[in-house]
Amino acid sequence: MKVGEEYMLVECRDAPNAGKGLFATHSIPPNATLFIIPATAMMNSRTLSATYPPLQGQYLSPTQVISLHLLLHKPHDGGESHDSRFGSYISTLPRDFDSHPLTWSVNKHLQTNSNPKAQELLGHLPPSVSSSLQALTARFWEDWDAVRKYVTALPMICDSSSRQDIDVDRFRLGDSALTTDYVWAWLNVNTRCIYYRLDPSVSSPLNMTLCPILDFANHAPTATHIKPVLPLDSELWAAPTGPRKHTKRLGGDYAFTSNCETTIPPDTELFLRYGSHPNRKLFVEYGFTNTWHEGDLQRGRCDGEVDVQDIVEEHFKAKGPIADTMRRILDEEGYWGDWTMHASPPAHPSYRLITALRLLHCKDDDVQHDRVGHWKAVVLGEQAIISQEHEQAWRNTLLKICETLIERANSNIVGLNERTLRPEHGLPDWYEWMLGNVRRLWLEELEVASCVAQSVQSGVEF
Ligand SMILES: C[S@@+](CC[C@H](N)C(=O)[O-])C[C@H]1O[C@@H](n2cnc3c(N)ncnc32)[C@H](O)[C@@H]1O
Repeated sequence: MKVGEEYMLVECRDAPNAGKGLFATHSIPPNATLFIIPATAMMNSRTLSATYPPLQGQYLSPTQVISLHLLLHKPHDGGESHDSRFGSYISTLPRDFDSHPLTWSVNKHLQTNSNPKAQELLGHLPPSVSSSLQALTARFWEDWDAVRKYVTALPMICDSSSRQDIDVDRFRLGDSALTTDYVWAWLNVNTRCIYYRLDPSVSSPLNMTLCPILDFANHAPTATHIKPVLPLDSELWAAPTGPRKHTKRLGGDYAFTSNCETTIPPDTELFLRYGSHPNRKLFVEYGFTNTWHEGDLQRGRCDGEVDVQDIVEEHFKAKGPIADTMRRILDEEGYWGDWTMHASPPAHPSYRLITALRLLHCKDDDVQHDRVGHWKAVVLGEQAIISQEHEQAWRNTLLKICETLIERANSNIVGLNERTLRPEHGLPDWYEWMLGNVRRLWLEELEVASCVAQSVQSGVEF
């Protein structure tokens, strides 16, 4: 297999405002194979399974086992990792995640290592971003608890560590320094793992891996230059007759080809589209947001999305005791939460949000006595609307939601701008950049809400 540098069409270089990135070293013709990563060079639940045996029949999850391995072989300060197997790969990973919101959130909990500027930014996140960050933080603590219990029960795992400062007591106690190291390990997994077929079931949570070289690719919202070549189902299963049996290609070498129809010139940065994620998810999971310019969202040049859960919940609460019944109905029908608004023309609320607002404006007495058949008929598409008055009522509430968002975004943008105008000494080097990301999250709220308000006022039918 040709995996040497001379066969590679890409290399890692500094990328402006994004750490490292993957760049073309030569002209790359359409569909060319960019590089192939051998199965044994990837870190995943299969390549680590021999080192981390199951505990009471239960393996650690892929995130837990990969992050535990990184933790046990974390390089010391500016040095190299001493892991005999994956050390040279681990040494290429980012050395810190100080700018990542999960680091700020865990540090707040630990009440240590807290950078005051990080804590300040944490207090200025839009509510939907804060709640996504809380959910991510909860996932982090769950994994850390599971890893600590695992190592405490199997102390010989510590013997495999290439670090001098690892012992089982540190896992038992979960000291702050080890927890901080685990944040580093966990964030490497969360920001760098990709889909990789290890299990016959396409949607199995086992299907993920850390993959050298590919993991230098930064995200672009529109184009993806890189196409992972997953073995086709027909190649995975050799079962013309008899029971299905998978071949050894499951979990095989991983090839990446150019996804471009034209030749890529040398020195071009190659991007990988991580998914069609809204900015709040990119910010919370990966620590950055897509850049866009004023008016881009309104013109549909890029997606603008706002989650309005907290404001809509306030509207339900304001209904008094009937709110609980409304929530139960929405839960039963699968429409509670995940309420969003979008700037793509014509700017609009999501169908889920419309459905919730329609119930909010049903008569309390009808809700109380389970007489919401007309609302259900609209949900099922059997009837277009409940009545013209009812439509007007929820549209008015939608307008109020937009006004709340606009007011809140404006005051936060003013607050953040004041911070920029008061330059301070000794700021962390990532501060300005993350301040820009947080400002962009608020600007998105402002622009989406303004566009949706315009749609409501001009009578757009959703
Ligand atoms: C898979 S890694 C990509 C390589 C990474 N830039 C590095 O230096 O190793 C994902 C991380 O890269 C950064 N990143 C990716 N795409 C970005 C973008 N479009 N803008 C800014 N940062 C980006 C984020 O920090 C993200 O968590």
